[in-house]
Amino acid sequence: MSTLESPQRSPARRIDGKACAERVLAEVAEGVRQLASEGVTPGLAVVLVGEDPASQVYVRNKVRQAHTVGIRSLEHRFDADLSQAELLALIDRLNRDPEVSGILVQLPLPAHIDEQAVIQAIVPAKDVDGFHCENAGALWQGLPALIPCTPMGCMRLLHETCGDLTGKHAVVVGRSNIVGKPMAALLLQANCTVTLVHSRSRDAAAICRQADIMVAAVGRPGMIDATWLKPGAVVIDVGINRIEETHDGEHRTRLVGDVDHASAERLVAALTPVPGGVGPMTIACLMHNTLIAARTLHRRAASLAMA
Ligand SMILES: Nc1nc(=O)c2c([nH]1)NC[C@@H]1CN(c3ccc(C(=O)N[C@@H](CCC(=O)O)C(=O)O)cc3)C=[N+]21
Repeated sequence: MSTLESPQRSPARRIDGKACAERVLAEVAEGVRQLASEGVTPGLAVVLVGEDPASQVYVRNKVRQAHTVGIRSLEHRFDADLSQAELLALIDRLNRDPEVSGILVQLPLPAHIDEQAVIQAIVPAKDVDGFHCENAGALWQGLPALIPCTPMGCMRLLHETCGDLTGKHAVVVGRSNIVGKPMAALLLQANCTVTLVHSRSRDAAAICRQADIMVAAVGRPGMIDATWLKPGAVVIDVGINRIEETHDGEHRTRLVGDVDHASAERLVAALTPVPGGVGPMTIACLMHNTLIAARTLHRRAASLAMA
């Protein structure tokens, strides 16, 4: 490669999400052991409606990880024709079940079910996704809250990569309630200057080129290439896109992020891979949230018993 084509930069550091997730899971396992000594076992209820094959894989992974850290997990699977009323009745039961510390309803739900109605029906104390508006509001106000797992995982990766984030310009691409918005709140709390870029932004690439920290969460395979990035930036790729490919006459699906890694790699300081980046962190943080929820519910019950 000639020096004319690319600046003299060593290739980007690959941020190892799998290794970081293992560290988070080890901490959670320790926390679960401590709680067990007080007679409490955290329980995670995972609700899956319909047959989406990708969702099946995630749910299986979540259940497996839960068991490895000592969390009891209860799977509730239904056909896609489950009614909203039936789902809300289940949520109501799980809300009141003392064995259940966390409730995760796998999204997306079938079109006939109102996702917001279901999310807001979960008691905030068991909302381990952090999607309930009470948790979302508490996060923006800096109050104790259950924090969405993917943004929490991204923050952990950023802190391990950069240390203190104070004063850095962080650009989040994507404004979903699940990733973009809570990500912006967490970066703000970490003293970054935060910009949210989205599909209606003017000069999106030019704004992104100012980012010391770039978080890509748009769901468009390879959209963010080197022309969107500042040399030396730290890049978190949240995208998990399954693309169909024909390779040597063989048809298969491949997992790619929102960042064009071949192009970005030569320019940036550090980059999360897909797979093996944010994905494993999301699951590890779900276990963290389940532990936190179990501990909070237990403390609350104990102090009520004292009163
Ligand atoms: N209520 C709810 N909460 C969620 O957190 C939630 C959801 N619904 N719906 C679907 C998305 C997606 N999601 C992933 C988690 C881990 C990986 C993951 O571990 N990915 C592996 C690869 C897995 C593979 O090969 O497919 C990786 O990136 O290394 C991926 C995707 C959680 N989601």
